[in-house]
Amino acid sequence: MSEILTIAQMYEADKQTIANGLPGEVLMENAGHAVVDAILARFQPCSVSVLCGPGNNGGDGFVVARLLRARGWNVRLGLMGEVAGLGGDAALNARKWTGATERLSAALIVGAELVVDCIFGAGLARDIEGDIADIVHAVNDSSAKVVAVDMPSGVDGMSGQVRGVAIDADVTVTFCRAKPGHYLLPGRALCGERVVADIGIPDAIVAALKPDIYLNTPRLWADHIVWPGLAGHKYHRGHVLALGGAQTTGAMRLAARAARRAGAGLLTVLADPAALPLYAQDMPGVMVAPIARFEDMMQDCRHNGVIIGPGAGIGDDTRRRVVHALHCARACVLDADALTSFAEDPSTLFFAVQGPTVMTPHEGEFSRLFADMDGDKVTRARAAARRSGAIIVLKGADTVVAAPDGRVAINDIFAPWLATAGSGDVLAGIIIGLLVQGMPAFEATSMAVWLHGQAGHKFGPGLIAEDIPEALPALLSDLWRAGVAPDSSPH
Ligand SMILES: NC(=O)C1=CN([C@@H]2O[C@H](COP(=O)(O)OP(=O)(O)OC[C@H]3O[C@@H](n4cnc5c(N)ncnc54)[C@H](OP(=O)(O)O)[C@@H]3O)[C@@H](O)[C@H]2O)[C@@H](O)CC1
Ligand SMILES: Nc1ncnc2c1ncn2[C@@H]1O[C@H](COP(=O)(O)OP(=O)(O)O)[C@@H](O)[C@H]1O
Ligand SMILES: [K+]
Repeated sequence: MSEILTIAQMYEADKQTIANGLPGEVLMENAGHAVVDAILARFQPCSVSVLCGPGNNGGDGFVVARLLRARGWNVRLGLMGEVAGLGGDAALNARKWTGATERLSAALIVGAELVVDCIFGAGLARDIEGDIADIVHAVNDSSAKVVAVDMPSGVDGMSGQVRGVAIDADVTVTFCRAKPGHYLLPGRALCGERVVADIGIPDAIVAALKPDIYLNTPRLWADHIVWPGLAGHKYHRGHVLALGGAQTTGAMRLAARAARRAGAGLLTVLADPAALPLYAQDMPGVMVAPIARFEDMMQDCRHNGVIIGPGAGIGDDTRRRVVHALHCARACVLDADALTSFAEDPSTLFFAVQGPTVMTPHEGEFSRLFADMDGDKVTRARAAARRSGAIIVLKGADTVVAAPDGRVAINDIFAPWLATAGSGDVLAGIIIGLLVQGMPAFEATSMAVWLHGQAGHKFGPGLIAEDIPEALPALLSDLWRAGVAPDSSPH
């Protein structure tokens, strides 16, 4: 599992490992070796400036400087403050450093081909200001390559936010497990390439801390995928009711296609009778019915999932239908207008949640429903999931999925091509398509976000929303062939 540790969990893992008998000095030595390994794998010997802060991040810098110098590299080291001010393992490694310890200043950057940033890591406690801010600017303005140790200095390890100013690194080497700030923007962009190095902290210690933030990869949900069985029929794969708009039909057409590509067995679009031909002509495989039949159709429990929002229109009709769908405790995906319709009265929406429910707000929709929440994306999505009882997908380039039980998955796929109209409608469709097949909500939603991201990443430039559902068969086939399906033999 790709766990992500909070900064507090990281310190705890560190403490317990030391209590278990592995000295902090060894952990720091291992950290320095890991950084040097990453440097040796990427750079030829060159002029290096190691920038050290007053804590253990700086201590790592003394190890890196010593190891590179022992290999014959030309190393300068600058320290913020005095050697006498260092404590613990940092002080110990400062004593082992036989080169000159210069004052940390922008002069160290002049002539450096590689900068190793060990100013602040996990212990960044406030905004960077004054002389240190000037040095950060000098590094960013220089042509030197930059390897950051643990976090680029200035990036908050929990939120990925910049505290004042931050180093813009080419490579960031962190230890044991990544932290949220390595995946949340802008931290993710400032890290450059990310390397997670083992420094000897046992997996059992990490597991005992019960991390509940994960990188969104197939390892998180592949075991929960529901594949069709040998003798399955379409009703085993679920029946989606898609509440389409009367005027804006494109949004639900995109969502419907995505739900079917994701594997939903049947899908009926319910809409104003005047709009039904548009839905029917677009997709021969969908059924259509007048929206007036919605409540009646919900009596049939084979209709096990509802998607509402894309193109729905904001107002009473949408609100009433959302509340009815939620009261029936079927799988529900609420997107776009289904969320905005509750901007004045979000608690009515939250009170109605019963069954597996997924809400897919972008930042604007999120702030309408959860106006009082601030903080980083993980904190806000998690609090929103707790309050609403729904899975929350807080969309963006670093989409976060949060469950009411506290689990969080962060997406880390480069897919800026997804920033195109209709892309969110497709995502909502993929989610309902997976939910009606019986996949648990957090896993289904995380998988949908991953599929959506992969589709964007693989298609690349030129992508329009219509392309995303068409990319699903290849992605699903890869997952299926990866051996998750025990019944996959052709016989
Ligand atoms: N965990 C592990 O397993 C291992 C961790 N290791 C390494 O330890 C690092 C964590 O070390 P750390 O706790 O000493 O914190 P660190 O980032 O050096 O900074 C603290 C110092 O900075 C100061 N300071 C903070 N913000 C400031 C600002 N804006 N402006 C000015 N000053 C500021 C702060 O001052 P104070 O707040 O006390 O006044 C304090 O002096 C971690 O990132 C990793 O590299 C490895 O050795 C291997 C094992
Ligand atoms: N820069 C980006 N990188 C990756 N994904 C992105 C980026 N920008 C937007 N997306 C994704 O595209 C989708 C856009 O959804 P949304 O804002 O609802 O648009 P629409 O309403 O037009 O469908 C979301 O899933 C979002 O995560
Ligand atoms: K750093």
